[in-house]
Amino acid sequence: MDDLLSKVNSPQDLKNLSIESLYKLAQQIRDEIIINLSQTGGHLASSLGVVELTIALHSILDSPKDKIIWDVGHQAYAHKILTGRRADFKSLRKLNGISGFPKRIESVHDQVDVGHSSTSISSALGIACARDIKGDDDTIVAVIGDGALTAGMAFEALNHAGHLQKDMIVILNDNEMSISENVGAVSNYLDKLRTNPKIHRAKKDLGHLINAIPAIGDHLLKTANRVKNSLKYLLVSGILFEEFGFTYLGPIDGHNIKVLQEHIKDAQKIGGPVLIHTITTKGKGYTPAEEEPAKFHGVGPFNIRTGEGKNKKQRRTYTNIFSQTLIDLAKDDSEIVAITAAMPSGTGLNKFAQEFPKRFYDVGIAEQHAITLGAGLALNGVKPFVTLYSTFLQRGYDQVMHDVCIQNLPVKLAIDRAGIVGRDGETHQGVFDYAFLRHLPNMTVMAPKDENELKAMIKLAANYNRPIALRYPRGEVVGVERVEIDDLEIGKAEVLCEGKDGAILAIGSMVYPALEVVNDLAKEGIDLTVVNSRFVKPLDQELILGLADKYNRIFTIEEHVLQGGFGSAVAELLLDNDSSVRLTRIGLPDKFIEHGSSEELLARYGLDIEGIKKRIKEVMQEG
Ligand SMILES: Cc1ncc(C[n+]2csc(CCOP(=O)(O)OP(=O)(O)O)c2C)c(N)n1
Ligand SMILES: CC(=O)[C@@H](O)[C@H](O)COP(=O)(O)O
Ligand SMILES: [Mg+2]
Repeated sequence: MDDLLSKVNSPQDLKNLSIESLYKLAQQIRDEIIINLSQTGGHLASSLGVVELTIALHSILDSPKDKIIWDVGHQAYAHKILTGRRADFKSLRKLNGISGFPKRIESVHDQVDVGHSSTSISSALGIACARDIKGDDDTIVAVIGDGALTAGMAFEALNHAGHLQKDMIVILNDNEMSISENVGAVSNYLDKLRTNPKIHRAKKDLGHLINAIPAIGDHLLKTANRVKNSLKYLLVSGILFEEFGFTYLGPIDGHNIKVLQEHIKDAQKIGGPVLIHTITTKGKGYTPAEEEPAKFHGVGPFNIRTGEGKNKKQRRTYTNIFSQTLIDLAKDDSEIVAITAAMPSGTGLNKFAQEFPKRFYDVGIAEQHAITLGAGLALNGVKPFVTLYSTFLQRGYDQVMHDVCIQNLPVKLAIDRAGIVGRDGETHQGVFDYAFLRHLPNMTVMAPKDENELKAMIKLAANYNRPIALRYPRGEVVGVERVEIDDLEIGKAEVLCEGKDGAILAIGSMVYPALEVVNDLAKEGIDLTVVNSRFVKPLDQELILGLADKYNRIFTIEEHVLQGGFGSAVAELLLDNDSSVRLTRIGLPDKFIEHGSSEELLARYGLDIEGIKKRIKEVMQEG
């Protein structure tokens, strides 16, 4: 087959290709994505679903003058390939390689840095407003999925865009899937639009109408198109997007390049805010992904023929332990309920949902609502575990403060993917939660060192009558003998070993590395105490101040930014008590942490064994 892919190095190269060639190109892009991701892993199914849409957009628009804004950005692999990054694709999500998401520093064709969902319409509207202020004429397009459309933020933007009536295009990529099946009234509504026979009839009638209209001048065309579209929806009342002030076009086949091209051109002509509803298949063109789009949403390296992951080892993850422990507790406690915001499998709550369907809520991509829903449940006497990734909990800061903490409600925040998450990079590292939770009055914040402690903390949280948060990392638990912990007490730390030269206060994932470091340093004559701090708030003040009296050096270690984190909490305590102990805080610097494997990133930022050892030795040798 003609190797089109090597001839396409920028969107301009698409302009002269025939429709047949564009379809061939689509096939070659799919193969390229599948072959590469079978080695690197990444977001496969979403990217396969928008190959034709990406080609259609780049063949009609003039990027980067015209601007395409990808929501979440996990589906932008075809866009990356078409915008000159094919050669770099092998380095996808690797340390120093290209990002899995659009990044402005990577390409002039990446208009916005993304990773969190439902921001595209707001960004596009802002860019459109700026265009009008400057007197430019670029076409601005937001591409948003049906999952991303479940978030309040997307509706806030639709509301405003409909009001402002700026020229902009929203492409709704409807594949009936979020990561798992899409949920909620919006999803049901899209289902109705997809299947409404009246719309399909009206579209046909409109086709005849358009053809019957004689040729008219350009200045009249916009108005005529608007009138025609309004006419169409007189036949089908109550199209939500029309009520919001958008012209609604669709639903159309999102794998038909010609139809897509025509609709994009139509939307440009119509003017004002236009929403094109495209129907696509998540995982399109790769049977295993089409059959199991949730499994192929995000994958590690896999065997292309079978679709099986290459790493078949069953892992005991923090997520699995959390999920099983919550199920075990819920069997004996009918007041326990669980909430996820569109991440049932990522948080392990899919298993809870199977056991207790009536005590489980998937709210869609709606973290803010998830938290306040939890507050409502707590107000009426049940025990909600609001289970979110650390990075997505950031969305709900005010809800934690206003709806949970001020009212001192027993909402339990189960914070998964806390710390470095690895390949998703800057937007997804969960390294800010201690800082934005520990300053909230009434809040308790804890982090387990291993699976035994995780279980004990879940039990503690279930029975605690005030706001409480526990954060645990992505990935495998530390292999330990399984024992029941019965001495877990709010605000009490655990001394793991005692030395004479100083003390390390470690928290969560950094406790075992601290122990390993101390064992190594003992061989070099440095003898340190190790404390498993367990709580960031409240701190074990008595213990810490006692250590500060006893030693002249204290170290804190955390998988979190130093600014406002655990070490900062210890520093405040020492300062407030006029301590003269020398405190060294070890953690992540004041920067957004890039993508790479977790091990590589921990090493890069001095949080691996060697890095921690080096830092401690430097300080100890300073005398
Ligand atoms: C605020 C936020 N919450 C959760 C996620 C995790 N997440 C990434 S993609 C996705 C599903 C998006 O579904 P959709 O927009 O329909 O895109 P599709 O993958 O179906 O193409 C979710 C929940 C996120 N990126 N941002
Ligand atoms: C794009 C996105 O936000 C999710 O797909 C995320 O990448 C999932 O992360 P995990 O792989 O840690 O579940
Ligand atoms: Mg979707």
